[in-house]
Amino acid sequence: MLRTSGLTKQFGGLTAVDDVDFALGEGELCSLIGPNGAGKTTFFDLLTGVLTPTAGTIEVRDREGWRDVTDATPYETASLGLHRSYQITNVFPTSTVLENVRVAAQAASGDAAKFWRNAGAFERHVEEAHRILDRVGLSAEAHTTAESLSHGAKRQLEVAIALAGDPDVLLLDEPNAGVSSESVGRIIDLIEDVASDHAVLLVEHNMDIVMNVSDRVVVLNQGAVIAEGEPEAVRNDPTVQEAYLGGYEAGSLGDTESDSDPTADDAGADPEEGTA
Ligand SMILES: Nc1ncnc2c1ncn2[C@@H]1O[C@H](COP(=O)(O)OP(=O)(O)OP(=O)(O)O)[C@@H](O)[C@H]1O
Repeated sequence: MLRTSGLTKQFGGLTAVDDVDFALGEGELCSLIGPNGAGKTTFFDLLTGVLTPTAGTIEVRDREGWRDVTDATPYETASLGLHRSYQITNVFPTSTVLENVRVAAQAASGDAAKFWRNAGAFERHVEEAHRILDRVGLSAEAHTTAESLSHGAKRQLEVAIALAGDPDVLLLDEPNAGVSSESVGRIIDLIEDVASDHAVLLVEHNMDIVMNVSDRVVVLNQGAVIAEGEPEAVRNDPTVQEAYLGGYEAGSLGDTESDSDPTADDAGADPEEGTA
């Protein structure tokens, strides 16, 4: 569904992503892990056209075969079926949950331009939005404004908006960020559900989630892939343990408790987040 070859990104003298060959198969759920500064966000930014690579190629497969998206814009990669849930999204904070998802479904359908000439389109997109909210477990919050959602519900809304784009490949960007440890099970259920009919690439710091949901784990360190394989094998790999212990997150690999944000408050909106 997605592959990179020799993918490299340099910022001045720093190589943030270093010659990465990566492939995501149909129906696969692959997690990308690594210590802080390993290059995970830069890799996601390259895949989604937010950043342009210094070297290497990115290809996605659609019905007609492989397409080179190395220099594609975010809009072009999205229209080829590659969608990303952002840790901080462009959610409209004062709009309702339903409106946010309805607008995303409308934009993805291409109906926006002919919207006023197509009386049935609005109802169709509302129905689609309700179906997606049901799927991610947000039906009860459909008429709540996005800004008043809990942290966990905001992450669910981000996934809902990504689903509204009708993606083939879903890039999940820390879906557990800021979520209380009690809600981890809900996030695991959500990831497993969306992975049942999409290829998923997950960046997630919580090893409990990574070990639970992944078919395969790829480990980045200083921009390069240092290990990949099934979750247990990767967890026990001495090279991986060394990378974590030598990094900023000593002890975090497999220490599932310390991965939850101790300041997470799942009961209310995040006053510091600014947007939903
Ligand atoms: N725009 C930029 N300009 C210069 N350096 C950057 C830029 N973006 C990222 N970097 C550097 O590239 C390296 C990789 O950063 P990146 O954010 O991709 O890592 P990460 O694995 O996502 O980290 P974290 O887990 O902390 O989010 C870091 O050393 C970072 O400081």
